[in-house]
Parts: sequence; structure tokens; C-alpha cells
Amino acid sequence: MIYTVTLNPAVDYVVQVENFEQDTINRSKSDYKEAGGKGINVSRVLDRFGGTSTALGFVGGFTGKFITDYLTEVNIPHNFVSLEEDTRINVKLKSGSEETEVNGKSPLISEQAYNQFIEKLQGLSQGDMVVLAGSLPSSLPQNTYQTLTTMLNKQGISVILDTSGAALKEAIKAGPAFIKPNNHELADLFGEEVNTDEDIIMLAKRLHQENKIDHVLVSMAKEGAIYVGASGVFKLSAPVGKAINSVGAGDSAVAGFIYKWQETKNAEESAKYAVASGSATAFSKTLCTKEEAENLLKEVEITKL
Ligand SMILES: Nc1ncnc2c1ncn2[C@@H]1O[C@H](COP(=O)(O)OP(=O)(O)O)[C@@H](O)[C@H]1O
Ligand SMILES: O=P(O)(O)OC[C@H]1O[C@](O)(COP(=O)(O)O)[C@@H](O)[C@@H]1O
Repeated sequence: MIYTVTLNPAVDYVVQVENFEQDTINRSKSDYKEAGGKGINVSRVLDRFGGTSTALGFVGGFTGKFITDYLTEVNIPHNFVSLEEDTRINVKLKSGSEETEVNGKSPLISEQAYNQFIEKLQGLSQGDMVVLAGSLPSSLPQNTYQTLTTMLNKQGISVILDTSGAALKEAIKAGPAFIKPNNHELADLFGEEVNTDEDIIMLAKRLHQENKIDHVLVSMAKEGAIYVGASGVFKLSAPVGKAINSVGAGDSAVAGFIYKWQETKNAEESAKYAVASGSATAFSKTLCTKEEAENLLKEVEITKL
């Protein structure tokens, strides 16, 4: 069974304006709200692909209810711990080809709420897979993903991790099975400049060899991705198209990898499916469908390096 964990979910408020201007009133051309946050997006894409997962984490208030109501409506199993404060709202502002994001402040996670969450994780079974994704709420320590990864690994559960900053830096010490930093997050992780494919490969190899991470997929938006794992190093090109809304592209890539990996245990095919899924989401208003992702598969070129 696959579980996704979103410790800091969000209602994504996507606003399109004609031509954003600072210091004045802008009127939106269109706006809509989505149940977001990285783990939730992974669950949503897996569901669209025909896979099943249960969404875990914390939700609170009317925004939290918006998320759980949505997941219930589309039949995605969920089992969140309830918080007193509202789940955050993340603003995604689109103006022409520009995408500006303001991600909200996290609600407080009380010790009691955290313990309830841990109890849920302790109830998972050997052989399950857990996706830990997104930023950490500010009330949790920066080594939270490291602690969770160690705990889950001891339970015989493999961990897929998609986060950034200090949370990522700490978590890689516990050796998750899969990580998907983007090129900027990779540079940030090592405090080094990443300008070329060679730079990316060198750092991804360190993560694979020194941190014992089985699969390292470094995404690079319209430049595609680089995969490093036991089966080798692969460069994958992204299909060319018009980016409409890239929110959730990274999460779709994670979901795409998991979905194909479950089916084939083939890293090359899984990485290809990941890139097609990410691009299909970037080219659509919301998260991709299976058909949209599979239509792009033939456009992903994969080169063994
Ligand atoms: N403008 C784009 N054109 C084509 N594909 C894209 C574009 N933006 C994102 N993607 C696809 O989505 C994947 C993840 O995007 P990326 O922006 O690197 O992740 P994140 O959202 O985590 O920063 C990429 O590997 C690529 O396949
Ligand atoms: O937890 P973070 O890092 O603030 O990210 C949350 C945001 O990321 C998203 O999950 C989208 O992530 P990606 O574009 O990286 O796939 C949004 O739904 C959400 O608003």
C-alpha cells in the first residue's frame, strides 16, 4: 500500500491576471482553488493514473475541510490528524508567462497532534511505501523527515522523499529510497553552483553512493531530468510545449516514477514516465491525466551517459 504524507498541505489559490502591476489594484481574469501540497498532489496524480494511495498529514479549519471534502469527493482515501488552526493558503499568481508564488505560513502542530500522526505511521505494514513530501511546518524540527525515514525503514517501509532546504539536508542522512530535488534544490543542498549536467551528475552520484539513496531524480523544468541509480546515469529531455501552469509538475514527476516503478521495477522506464507526467502537468491547467502523460512519452528522449 502507498501512503503519502503532507505535513504542510495547502489550498492553492491560482490567480490569473492580464499584466500584473505592483502597488496598484490588479483584477483577476480567472481564479480557482485546488487541494494542494506535495503529498496530496502525488495522491491525486496516482489516482488519475489508476493507482491507489492514502493521504496522511495534518489539516485544520475551513481550508483543511476544503481539502478533505475534495479528496472524499474524488474517492481518494485519507486519514489526516485535525489541527485547531487553518491549513495555509498558497497564492499562485500568473501573469503572462510569469509565475509568482507566495506560500503561506504553516499552522501550529501541537505535541498531541504529532503523536497522533506518529501512531498512524506505526500502524503501517512492512512492504508499504511512504511518500514524504513538501515543506515542514515551522513548529516541527528540521530533522523531522530524518526521524520519520529512520522509523519507517525500521518498520520495513521504503521512503520516497521530496523536500528542500534544511529538511532535505537532514533527511538524506537517513537514506530514503528515492529523492527528487530540482537542480536549484540540489545546488542548495551542497552549497555549490550547479551549471552543467556534469555538476548535477557528480552531486547526484554522491547522494546515490554516499547516502545510499537508490534512485536520485534531478528535475530541471523544461530541460527535463537526470537520473542516477544502480542501473546507471540517464539524461531525459522534456517534451517541448507551452507551459500553462507548472504548479504540481514536480509532484507529478514523483507520482509518475512511483506508478511505473510499481509496475515494472525498471528505473529507465520509470524516469521516462516521470518526465512525461511532469511535462503533461506543466502543459495543462491542473494536474495531468494518464492519457496526457502517455501522449508525451514518445517525446521524452533518454540517453544513457
Ligand atoms: N516548462 C516546462 N516544459 C516542459 N516540461 C516541464 C516544464 N516545467 C516542468 N516540466 C516537467 O516537470 C518536471 C518537474 O519540473 P520541475 O520544475 O523541475 O520540478 P519542481 O516543480 O519540483 O521544481 C520536469 O522534469 C519536466 O519533465
Ligand atoms: O510545501 P511547499 O514546499 O511549500 O510546497 C507546497 C506547494 O507545492 C505544490 O505541492 C506544488 O509543488 P511542485 O510544483 O513542486 O510540484 C503546491 O501544491 C503547493 O502549494
